[in-house]
Amino acid sequence: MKSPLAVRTSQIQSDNVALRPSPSQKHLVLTQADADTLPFQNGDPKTKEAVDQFQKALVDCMLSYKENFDQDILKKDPKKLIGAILPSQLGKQQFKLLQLFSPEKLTLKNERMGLVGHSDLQIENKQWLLQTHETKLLELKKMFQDVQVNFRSLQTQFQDDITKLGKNIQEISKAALGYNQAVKESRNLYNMLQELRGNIRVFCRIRPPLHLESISSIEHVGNDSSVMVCDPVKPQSTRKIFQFNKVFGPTTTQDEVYNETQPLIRSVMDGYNVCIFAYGQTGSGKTHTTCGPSGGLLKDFGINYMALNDLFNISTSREDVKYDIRVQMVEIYNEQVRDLLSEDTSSTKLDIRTPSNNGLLNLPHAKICQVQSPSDVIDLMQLGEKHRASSSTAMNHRSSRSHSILTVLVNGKDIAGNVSCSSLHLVDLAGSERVDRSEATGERLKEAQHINKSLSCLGDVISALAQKNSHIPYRNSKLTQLLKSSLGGNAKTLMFAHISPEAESYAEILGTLKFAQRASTVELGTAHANKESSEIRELKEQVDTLKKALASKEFEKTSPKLTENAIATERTKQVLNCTPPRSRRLSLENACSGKARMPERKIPKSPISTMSFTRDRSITHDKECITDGFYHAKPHKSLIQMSMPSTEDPVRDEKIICTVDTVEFCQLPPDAYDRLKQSGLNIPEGTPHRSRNMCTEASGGDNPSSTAKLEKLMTSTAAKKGAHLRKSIQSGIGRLIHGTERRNPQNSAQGTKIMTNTCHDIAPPVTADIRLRRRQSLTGIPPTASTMSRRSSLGGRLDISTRNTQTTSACAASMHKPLPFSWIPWPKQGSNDKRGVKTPPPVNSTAKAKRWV
Ligand SMILES: Nc1ncnc2c1ncn2[C@@H]1O[C@H](COP(=O)(O)OP(=O)(O)OP(=O)(O)O)[C@@H](O)[C@H]1O
Repeated sequence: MKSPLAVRTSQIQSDNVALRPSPSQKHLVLTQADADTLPFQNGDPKTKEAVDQFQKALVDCMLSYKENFDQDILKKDPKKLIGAILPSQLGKQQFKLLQLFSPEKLTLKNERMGLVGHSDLQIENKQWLLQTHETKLLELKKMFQDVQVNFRSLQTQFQDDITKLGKNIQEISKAALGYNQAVKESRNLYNMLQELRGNIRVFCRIRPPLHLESISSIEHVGNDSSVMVCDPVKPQSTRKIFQFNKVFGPTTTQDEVYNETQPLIRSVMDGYNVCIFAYGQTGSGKTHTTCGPSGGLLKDFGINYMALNDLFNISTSREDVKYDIRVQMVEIYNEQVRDLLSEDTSSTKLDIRTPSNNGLLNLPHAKICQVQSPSDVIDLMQLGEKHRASSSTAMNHRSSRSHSILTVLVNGKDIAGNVSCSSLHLVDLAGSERVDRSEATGERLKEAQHINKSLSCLGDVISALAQKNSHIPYRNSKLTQLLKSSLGGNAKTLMFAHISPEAESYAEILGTLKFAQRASTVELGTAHANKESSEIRELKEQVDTLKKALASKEFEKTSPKLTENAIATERTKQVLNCTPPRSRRLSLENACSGKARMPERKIPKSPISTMSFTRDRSITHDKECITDGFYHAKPHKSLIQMSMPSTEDPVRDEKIICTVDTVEFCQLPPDAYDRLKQSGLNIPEGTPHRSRNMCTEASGGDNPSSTAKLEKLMTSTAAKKGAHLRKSIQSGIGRLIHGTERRNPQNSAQGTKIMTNTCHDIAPPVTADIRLRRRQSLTGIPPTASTMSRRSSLGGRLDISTRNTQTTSACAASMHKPLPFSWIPWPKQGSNDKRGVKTPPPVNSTAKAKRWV
């Protein structure tokens, strides 16, 4: 290297290595001079770095200026060299140097280096440092000012941003509020719509896979409450999407499920009847949802317990209402209803009765336990679960072998006297199972068959309801009989459709989902609360009392006329005796069809003639006569049947049967019809009097008890408020034949009651015909000639087309004598008179009837 600096550097290095510096080199060897004192020697890496950089800068500088340096300068006075290059080369490093070589250090250094006395150098250094400091200070000041300006502008900007952000947040929150409100409103509207339509709500719950490695059939669970399934065995097959009111994925907790169910359960406290039932294949998690994981309520409670707990919470929070909560728990095991709260379950087989008490209870003999707290509920549920039939199958180690129904009855009364009564049915159905998969044999097989049969009946009912069939086959199983009020009444109904995700259950998954989807289309009609205000109750009682009073007063007024009327009865009787029976009977038939034409003969005008009281043939044959418009008949336990041949409204062409113990026809006053009407019998105004037929099997002679009996008739009919006067004989008999049931359980219940009462004393001979016709319709074998001849001899010949418009009186007559074949109500062609599974429709009924006739 030609550069003297290089030479010097190498010298310095070699000297450092040799540790034998010559006196002439002593001033230059800064490193050596500072060896003891320099901070980096003490292990400060920053200082070391700064010194290194300084050395490097020095060397660089020397190298860059090497051409201009006089080589002698270096030899003569190396200090000058450093003094010359330092100010120009400090540049970037000066700051570090300043830190490293503070004035004190520099002085100290100079002293050490034997530079003391070199005052000019010191001054120079100090001046330089001062200048540097000043420059720095100025720079810093400028920087500070800049920073201040920047800071202020940033501050302003920040404030602007904050204001803007605030505004945005306000807008967003407004929008969010609006959105939430819109969502809430739409949900409310949707719920209202659902409520108005009374749809069965359906929630679907997917059980987590029991084995992690198993392939799932559930492809996707959407946020829009939809579930997509695919057959894993055939991945190319089309995906199927089902949508429900809610779909719970495998990770959903019991609480989440209950939160969605809670509003429905809470409405029980407002007087609504609610039914929640869990449906699904065996092992799909029904018991898990309803009772909890172990079925024994030990942990992770099911919705049954949570519901009851909630009911208690509400009852304590509503201080102005006093609630009475009672619990009933039954199971349907092998088509037998058993009480689960009774200690001896095997001996307590229960009968299902027509719902009484507002349709809430149809197992009157089942044990009902009053519960005061959730702990009472736990005790009862544990008892019920203990008694419930369950056993191990290949599909589920703790499979429920029965349908369990937990019924909670809630009666509330507030301080104003308003009362409400409602029921909550929590149903855990037994799971449908394929016996080949569940490997059921013996008793298990029998159970499985019963379970599958009752579930299939439930499916039939759901289908019939979904299709709005006129006939709903509730009677086909105990399960549907018990669920009747929930499926077809005024209840709010929720169904949990459970599915197992495993690939091998794909067929069952599809079955369950399809069933659930069909159930979701069932419209039950608006659910209404079973509430009655105290005023309404009082008013109802008042109306009843007034009606009774009015009826008795009216009767008192008319009783003096009875003697007078007796003469009129006698006269009418005589006239009737002269009339050929056949034509009279036909006239009755016509009257019922709304085209009433009295026979072309003059009957003495009597008050009774306006009522068209009519007797049937059997009465006529008794040689009883009508004088003065009244029959004189033998005392006889009888029926009074009033018909309303409604020509305008065929639907209202219903049976009207007032069941009264005994009424002597002869004692009915001429204005009895009007009074009956006033007293509550709802008789169409437009119907001519002569077409209204009152038929009675009357008794003769004046009977002193008749007044009381008539009063009884008046009061009983008034008390019944004419509620049952809208049923015609035809539809009644039709129902008797077809077993048709209406959706309104009260109607059907009443209908049954009436028929039972009616047939109590005299079994209607029509039963034989019905039985024969049923048998014929089932077997397809036409009746024998003898039967046919007997039948045709009993009744006259009548056109088939007129069968559905028979008079009530004709039907009423049929209750007392064998009904002519042609009088049996015949389903109209093309009518949608659907029959149940147990009563299939007759094949070619019209043709056969013609043949028979
Ligand atoms: N959501 C769930 N989370 C965790 N485990 C579940 C869930 N659902 C069901 N299981 C488990 O699956 C098994 C079967 O469930 P469960 O007994 O409730 O079925 P099931 O539908 O009532 O059957 P069955 O009709 O045969 O009585 C139980 O071991 C249960 O703990």
